[in-house]
Amino acid sequence: MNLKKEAGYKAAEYVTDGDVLGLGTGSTTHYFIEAVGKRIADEGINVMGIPTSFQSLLLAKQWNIPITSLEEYDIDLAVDGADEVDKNLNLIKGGGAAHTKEKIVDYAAKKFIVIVDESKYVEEIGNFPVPVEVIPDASRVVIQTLEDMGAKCEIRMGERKDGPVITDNGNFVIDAKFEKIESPMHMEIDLNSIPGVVENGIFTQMVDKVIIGTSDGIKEL
Ligand SMILES: O=C(CO)[C@H](O)[C@H](O)COP(=O)(O)O
Repeated sequence: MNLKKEAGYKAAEYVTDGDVLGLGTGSTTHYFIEAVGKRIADEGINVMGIPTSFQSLLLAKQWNIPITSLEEYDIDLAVDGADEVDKNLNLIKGGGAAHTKEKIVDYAAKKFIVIVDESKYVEEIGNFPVPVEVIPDASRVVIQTLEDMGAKCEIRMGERKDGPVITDNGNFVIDAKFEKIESPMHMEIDLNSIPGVVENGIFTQMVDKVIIGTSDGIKEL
C-alpha cells in the first residue's frame, strides 16, 4: 500500500468546486496534485492552484490545474506534506527546501490540511533537523548564533550539484539539529528573529487537519 498516495488522494476529497488551492511541495503532495488533476478531468471541477515551489508549479501544469497567485486570490484550502507532525499538530517542514513559500501559502489559507504517511507522526517534533533558510552572506554568523542556541548545524549540500542547495528564492538552507525543542512556538519565533534568517521550518498554530496514511487505513487528527 502506498501510504503517501492514500493520504494525498484522501485530501483531494476535501476540494470543492470553485476552490483556490495552496499546492504544497514534495512526494506526498505530488499525489494530492495528481488527484486534483484527475477530478478536473473526470468531474470538470473548476479550481485554481497557487504553487509553493517550482516543482509544484510544473506538476500543476502537467495536470492542467490553472495557476494563480496570492496577488490575485485568497486561498480556500492549502494541502501540504511535512517531515514531522506531533500530537499538538506542530510541524517540521522544509525537507525539500521549500518551507518559506510553503509557510506563506499555508498560513494564508482559510483551511490547512497536512498529509503524511505514518512514519512522520512523532510524539514531539525535533528529531528531524530544523531547516533554516538564510541569506547566503549571513550563513556563517547565523550558524554561530544557532550553535550558541545549542544546535549542531550543516549547510545543506546539493546531491547532484557541487556546493550548497539554492532555494527557489536564491538562498541557502542550514539544517539545525537541537537536542530538544522545548517549545516549538517559541523556537519558531526565536529562529526568525536572527538577522539573515528568511524563514524556518517549524510550523505551529496553523494546522486544521492532519491526514495520516497508515497500514490500518486513513487516520485524521
Ligand atoms: O516541507 C516540504 C518541502 O519543503 C515537504 O512537504 C516535506 O519535506 C515532506 O516531503 P515528502 O512528502 O516528500 O515526504
